[in-house]
Amino acid sequence: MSPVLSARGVTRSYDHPEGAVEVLRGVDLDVAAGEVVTVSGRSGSGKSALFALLCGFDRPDAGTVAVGGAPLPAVPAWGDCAVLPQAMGLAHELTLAENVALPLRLARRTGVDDRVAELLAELGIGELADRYPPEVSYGQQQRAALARAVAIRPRVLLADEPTAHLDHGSVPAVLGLLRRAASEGTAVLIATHHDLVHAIADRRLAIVDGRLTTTG
Ligand SMILES: Nc1ncnc2c1ncn2[C@@H]1O[C@H](COP(=O)(O)OP(=O)(O)OP(=O)(O)O)[C@@H](O)[C@H]1O
Repeated sequence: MSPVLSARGVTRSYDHPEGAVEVLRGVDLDVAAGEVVTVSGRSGSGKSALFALLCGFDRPDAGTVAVGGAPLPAVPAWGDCAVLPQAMGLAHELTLAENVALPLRLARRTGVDDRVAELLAELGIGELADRYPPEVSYGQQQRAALARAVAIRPRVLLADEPTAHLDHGSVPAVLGLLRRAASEGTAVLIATHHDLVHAIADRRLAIVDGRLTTTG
């Protein structure tokens, strides 16, 4: 099967006062529709930097990234590449329900209210639908940001540490949602340090010395 998300030779350096640091040194990656791939790596190894390149937010110094064979614009359509960033990025002037609905409304989808209610309930935050992000916990914000990312059934989902703020009781619903997104055709890439997340992966990768290697 041809990959939905692919990267070849992706290289990225950052300038610091002490000199340029090459964080990614030729990353190659393919993720197919329906596949869950996890990426581990020590703190600072470049997981978030890689995700910013894969969704088009950042540009590599060298190499290529493509979704469905084409490069992404700097602001990709949610339906092409949806992101759960580490910082969550919810709009604070919108309620949780409005945040989750936003990609669907931008894409003029139908059945928005039902889809939003279903996702929030599945993640155990249905009763918080009308609250604003600062009025809920980080773990609740993280689940809302995940619901926003999967709502549109994107071609690619990039989830950066999706369980970072969660208590143990909330993890199974999040893992179930990620796995279901894949079963509905999304190519799912997850950065994580969490063994329970690696356990749902079809393939496990790690960033070592700026490159991706297979770990299991
Ligand atoms: N915009 C930037 N400007 C300068 N340096 C950056 C920038 N983005 C990332 N870096 C550097 O690149 C390296 C990788 O950072 P990144 O956030 O990708 O790590 P990570 O693997 O996601 O870490 P963690 O597990 O702690 O989240 C770090 O040394 C960081 O300082």
